[in-house]
Amino acid sequence: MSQKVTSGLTHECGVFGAIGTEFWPSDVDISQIILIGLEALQHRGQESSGIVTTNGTNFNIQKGMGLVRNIFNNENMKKLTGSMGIGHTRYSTSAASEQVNCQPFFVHSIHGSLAVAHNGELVNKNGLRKMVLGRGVGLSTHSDSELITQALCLNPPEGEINGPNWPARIKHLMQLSPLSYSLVVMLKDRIYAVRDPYGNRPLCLGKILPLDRINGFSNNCPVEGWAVASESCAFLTHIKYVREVLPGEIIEMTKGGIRTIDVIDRPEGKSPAFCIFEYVYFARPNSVFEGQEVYSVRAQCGIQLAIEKPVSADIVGSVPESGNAAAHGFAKQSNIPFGELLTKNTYVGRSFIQPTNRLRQRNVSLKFSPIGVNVAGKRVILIDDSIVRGNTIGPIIKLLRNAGAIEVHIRVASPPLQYPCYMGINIPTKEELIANSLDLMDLASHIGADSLEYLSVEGLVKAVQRNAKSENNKIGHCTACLTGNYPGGVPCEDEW
Ligand SMILES: O=P(O)(O)OC[C@H]1O[C@H](OP(=O)(O)OP(=O)(O)O)[C@H](O)[C@@H]1O
Ligand SMILES: NC(=O)CC[C@H](N)C(=O)O
Ligand code: SF4
Ligand SMILES: [Mg+2]
Repeated sequence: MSQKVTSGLTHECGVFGAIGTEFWPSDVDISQIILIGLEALQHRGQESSGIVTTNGTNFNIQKGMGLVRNIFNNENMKKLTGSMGIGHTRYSTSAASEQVNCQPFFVHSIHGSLAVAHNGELVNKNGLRKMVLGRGVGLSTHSDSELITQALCLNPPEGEINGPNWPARIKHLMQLSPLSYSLVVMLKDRIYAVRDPYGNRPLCLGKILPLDRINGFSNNCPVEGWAVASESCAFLTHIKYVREVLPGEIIEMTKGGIRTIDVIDRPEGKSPAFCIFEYVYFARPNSVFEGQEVYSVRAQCGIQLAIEKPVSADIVGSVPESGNAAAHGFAKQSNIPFGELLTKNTYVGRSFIQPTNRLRQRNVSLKFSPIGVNVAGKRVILIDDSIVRGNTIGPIIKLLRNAGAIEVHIRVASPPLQYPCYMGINIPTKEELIANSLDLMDLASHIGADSLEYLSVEGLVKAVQRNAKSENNKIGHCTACLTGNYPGGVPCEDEW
């Protein structure tokens, strides 16, 4: 066991849960639904993955290091039987990228077995760790997700008269630690879907429909089961998106259906704080948050960027993938044609979420090649969603110049990243963020750009909140890595 030593802006995890309703054993192929869901959430974590299923008595577990498709095969999938299950795809934040930290975590408690999958990071994990250890619990890793699992095994302060009170345990955890998590917690007969009171990490709910109803969905359509996922892009085949889990909401999913157990409040005066970087970079463009597709928000960021920081050129292109939508928006607003400037090797994964800088740099050089016909002799505007360490943009500018670009203007569809994230995205030190070591002019010349401009914080918030809706009309976003305003205050060194 070791603590995570590398740092840098990477990703988050993906969580998924599914349960068959009415009759158990369920006709729904639960483990396949989870597998497909995890593959669709692969962009949220590439390091390890796992599935736990149960038929109400035995729990079946399969976890491993690597991509989802490399861990699960026909053989081990056959063992993942059961009428419900949860899954996880991990990008490490709080403990090393090792087998021992793979999720879901699974433990036996006095009241039966418990499996937990977690996306996020507890801002007060050190304090909570001391508290849990102080209650006589042994922990086997540095993972804050194991800590959550063990904290759920503790009796709530009010005690339990008639057997375990899992909702009270979950509420107790939420009071002990308000940020940041989306959780799926599975017991032998139910799954709890839990989103932290700030709604910092995404989580949404879907209905599993009969296969013959895929095209003929109506609100009265019979339901074969329920699913929860970090992003709606994980609802493929016959799962219909229903809604987001509300900030602070605890949903209980059983074979009888679903019900909201409680919605836990934020501290007085605090607004919701959904991670704005989900829109900028993390999420798949077809996922829906707050009633809007991520793609449309990214395109709006590009429009806003063209309004704020116009420049004359012959062609607008993007750094694929997350920069694509903003580039289309920028091109449209500035009346300059969009063209592909780079082709991406699709066999190379996301660079930003690699666990070490060496891997991230290797990724970048393998990943992009210029498209000569769109670049040679042109003044190009290149749009990326973000600059973090600067690993990506500099080498790409060199590629474009070598391919004959006569001017390269960089426009970034988010503001400079200047502050660490303590909530599940690996932005740990100010020093690593290139916007903190070089000012705009110096950074432009460092990366070899003719000009470099960013979207403003106000412009980003405007693009995100323009069409955002929520069930309870409360909208609010975390912008801490851009502004230093942390939704739950700045955790002290000892706490984080
Ligand atoms: O400044 P840097 O430290 O290089 O990080 C920023 C880059 O990393 C991300 O891309 P990534 O390759 O992770 O994913 P993508 O293919 O979805 O854009 C992001 O979209 C930027 O391109
Ligand atoms: N990226 C995440 O959400 C990580 C979850 C958890 N903190 C871990 O490191 O496993
Ligand atoms: S600090 Fe940035 S990356 Fe972290 S939760 Fe807030 S907006 Fe997201
Ligand atoms: Mg990128």
